Amino acid sequence: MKSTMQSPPLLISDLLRYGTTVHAKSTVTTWTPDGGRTTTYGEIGQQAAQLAHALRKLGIDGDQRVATFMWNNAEHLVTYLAVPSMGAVLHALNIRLFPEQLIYTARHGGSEIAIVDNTLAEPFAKLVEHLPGIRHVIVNGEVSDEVREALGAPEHVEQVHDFADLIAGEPTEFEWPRDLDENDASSMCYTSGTTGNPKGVAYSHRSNYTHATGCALTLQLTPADQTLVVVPLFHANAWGFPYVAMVSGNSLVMPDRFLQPEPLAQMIEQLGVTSGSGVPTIWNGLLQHLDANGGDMSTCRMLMVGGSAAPPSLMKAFQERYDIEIIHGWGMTETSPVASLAFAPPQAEVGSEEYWRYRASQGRIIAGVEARLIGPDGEEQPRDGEAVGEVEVRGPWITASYYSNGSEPQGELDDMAAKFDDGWLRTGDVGAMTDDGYIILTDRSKDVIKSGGEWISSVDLENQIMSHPAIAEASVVGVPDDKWGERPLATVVVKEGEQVTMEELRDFLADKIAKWQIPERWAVIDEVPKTSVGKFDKKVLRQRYADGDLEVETAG
Ligand SMILES: Nc1ncnc2c1ncn2[C@@H]1O[C@H](COP(=O)(O)OP(=O)(O)OP(=O)(O)O)[C@@H](O)[C@H]1O
Repeated sequence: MKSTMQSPPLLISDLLRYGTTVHAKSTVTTWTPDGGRTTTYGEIGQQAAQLAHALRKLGIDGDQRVATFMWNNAEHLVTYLAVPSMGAVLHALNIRLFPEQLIYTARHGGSEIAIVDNTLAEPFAKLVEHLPGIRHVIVNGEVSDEVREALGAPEHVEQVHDFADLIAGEPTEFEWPRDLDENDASSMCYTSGTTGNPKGVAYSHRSNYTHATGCALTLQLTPADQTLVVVPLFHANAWGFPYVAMVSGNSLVMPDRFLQPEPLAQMIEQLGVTSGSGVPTIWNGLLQHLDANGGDMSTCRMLMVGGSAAPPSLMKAFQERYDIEIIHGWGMTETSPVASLAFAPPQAEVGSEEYWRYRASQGRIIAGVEARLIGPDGEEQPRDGEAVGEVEVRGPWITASYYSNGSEPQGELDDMAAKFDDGWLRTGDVGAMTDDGYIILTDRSKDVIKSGGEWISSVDLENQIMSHPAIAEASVVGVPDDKWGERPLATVVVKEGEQVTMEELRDFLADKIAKWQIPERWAVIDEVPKTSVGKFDKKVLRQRYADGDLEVETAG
């Protein structure tokens, strides 16, 4: 029988309309050391309308791209809502990419207008000369005449505008178009380039909408929440937080450029933050700051972590010392990005060991996403928590192809096409699944250490080493070995004031992992190199080892 339900398109403008009316009193606070500024969702809705009118006047009346070069702040949220709602496509540029990657992604994205924070105007002035498509630059905040001149210097830039002046006086309501196709692009985002060149993903209205409702349902945030959004709006679709907030009505705390542990602790204390989102290195930094300096974290109940594997020692430390649940999430730019979240059954019900197995896992697949495990022989693996394979996913917010304008370097198009398997996305992440939908990742397929025909999980080794009290960070990479093909090299950062020897660390691992997996090569380093978004940059470590640029101690 054919359905007779209505089927209006699922559009970002619906989320905007809902959030800014039903949750009109919820707030966005953009933090600054001198107090910051607070805007209500109602005002955000009015500003989004004003921005849409202003962009129309600058010629945005179809699916043109509008780029942002901004921190997490209220104006960035306004842009996140306004640009897709008017039918255009938002491209939040990842300000942390290396310059050549930034130019590549910005040109590839093809934006005509760029909205830029004043604190980022100088670096953008250097970038804009390489972006011949940009016709207008809109600056959020004041800049010196010199910087304004530099922004407008390239011939292709017709005008440099001031964000506040541009929208002032525009009507505070906008007729958001309803005749858009829900499958049209609403925003685009590039991967972090951890394993190669950043790849472009185009999100549709439908993918963002369904992702937001799926995540909102699982996260269960409410208007009573103050959510600290550390994850940048320019990376991995901001984990969907701008759109989840429109559904859930949770107030947002935006840290702008103040991402160091001390200001983050202050935001939590001063603004009564209840929940937050960030990569493991952010929360690790906060933990070390709190342990050294103390702090009142009593309002905070949950911090979401993802982007790379969060060590269980980090989760336990927050829970035991600050009564904060660290919720592990997994996903990729290609999955909008959240695909699973590690909420666990109550500890009293399942016992401590089982509870921590759930919590340390990458979480349970969110309703709407399907996942399967494919073994090395191409066969689907059982979901018994043991059998290992590559995770493949599909669903309404999983991308079906990369954004391509045909300009990818030779060979990359084939590489990108290989990520799709008859409607499923090959994630490149290797692990097991339980019968009740939890994913337990052991590694990225490119980081698994293949030693004498057996696989060693670099993440497992890192987590075990990082549970040693003297270790601040550890990263493990596979390095060539004459006998075994590949062996693990453990690079460790020792906590300030602590001392530990390689033998002590090897002894520490002895009852935690199989003997043959214990690394014999160790190097103490000052800091684990990180990618633009704070992930351990294993490419750099492998290169430093190959160049003989690490002081390696070898056991036995
Ligand atoms: N909770 C997690 N545990 C382990 N790994 C994670 C987790 N969350 C994300 N990841 C890793 O991050 C990847 C997605 O990251 P992202 O989309 O930022 O790009 P990238 O994969 O780092 O870059 P590129 O695709 O350009 O190499 C996942 O495929 C996975 O390997």
